[in-house]
Amino acid sequence: MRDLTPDASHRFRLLIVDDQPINIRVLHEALSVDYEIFMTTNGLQALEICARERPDLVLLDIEMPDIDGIEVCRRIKSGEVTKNIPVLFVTGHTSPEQEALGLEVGAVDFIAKPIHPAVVRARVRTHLLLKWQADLLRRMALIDGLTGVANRRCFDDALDLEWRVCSRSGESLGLAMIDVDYFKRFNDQYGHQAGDTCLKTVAQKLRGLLRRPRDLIARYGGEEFVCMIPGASLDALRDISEGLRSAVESAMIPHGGSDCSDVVTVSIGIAVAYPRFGESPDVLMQSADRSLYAAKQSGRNRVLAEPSNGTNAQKPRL
Ligand SMILES: Nc1nc2c(ncn2[C@@H]2O[C@H](COP(=O)(O)OP(=O)(O)OP(=O)(O)O)[C@@H](O)[C@H]2O)c(=O)[nH]1
Repeated sequence: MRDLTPDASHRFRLLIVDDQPINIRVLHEALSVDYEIFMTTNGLQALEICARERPDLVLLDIEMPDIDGIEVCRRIKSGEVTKNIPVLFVTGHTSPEQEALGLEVGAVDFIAKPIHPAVVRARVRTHLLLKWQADLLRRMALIDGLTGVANRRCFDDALDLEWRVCSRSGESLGLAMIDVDYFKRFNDQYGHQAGDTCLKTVAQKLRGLLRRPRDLIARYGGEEFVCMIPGASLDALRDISEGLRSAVESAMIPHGGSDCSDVVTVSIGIAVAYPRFGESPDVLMQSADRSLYAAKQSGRNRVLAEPSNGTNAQKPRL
């Protein structure tokens, strides 16, 4: 069972927001030994820091001159990249109405001013632990347990997202479907556990070759992986895929049951679409899948694109 507490070296980052510098100083004194602290007296700047630095928790004053704490919290909670940051209000006015409003806009807790350092430290510790565990769960839900690369759910979400992004930007979207050759025979000959180890090595080799933040390798199922490369032309995708194929081959995992090599190899089917002109992510997946089938049929351990893909993908119709 995985340990559900962060290790001691993990340094959490907090943002303190209060229009009175003296209040910031008091909180800073209470917390700076244990945490890295960002500070601001201004609500708009607080939003910028949240988006840029992604702190683990925000300690937020309610009454501030430009935009008040309630509005800052509302915007943190509605921002795609900031919505999971817990907000703790630190305020001198805790009427039940205000508390209800604060919780309604997404705050996790209230601390009354004047603050008591030991109470602040205890509450902050509790909420940081909860945030850390929630982050862990979110990560685990998107990662394949065996190989550590993205899982199919993560890939499906990323494909939908990139399809929309590329549709707006006019970029192409490249997909490579990757399948281990004669993997059933590998399991039969070396055992299921050796098969698992083989899949882990293949995943590591594939992941090691990706260079850009938007590139993604995922385990699509069984012994099948998928690689997504936004912005790739068919030629670029062919080069990248050839690199993936060669990386697996050069891992030199013996495979006595393979008819195409002495070592474990992969077949790769590639396809490129221009989402601005293309039909749907499903059509792109089907095209990559047909390419994979062709790669298997024509001898395995190779990269192939179905002929029609090359024509369409390189010349989008306007
Ligand atoms: N060890 C292990 N084996 C798996 C896992 N997931 C799927 N497999 C096995 O992968 C094998 C896939 O076999 P097939 O789909 O017949 O394909 P193949 O033997 O690779 O043949 P080709 O794809 O035609 O080259 C099956 O025997 C599955 O049991 C896994 O997580 N671990």
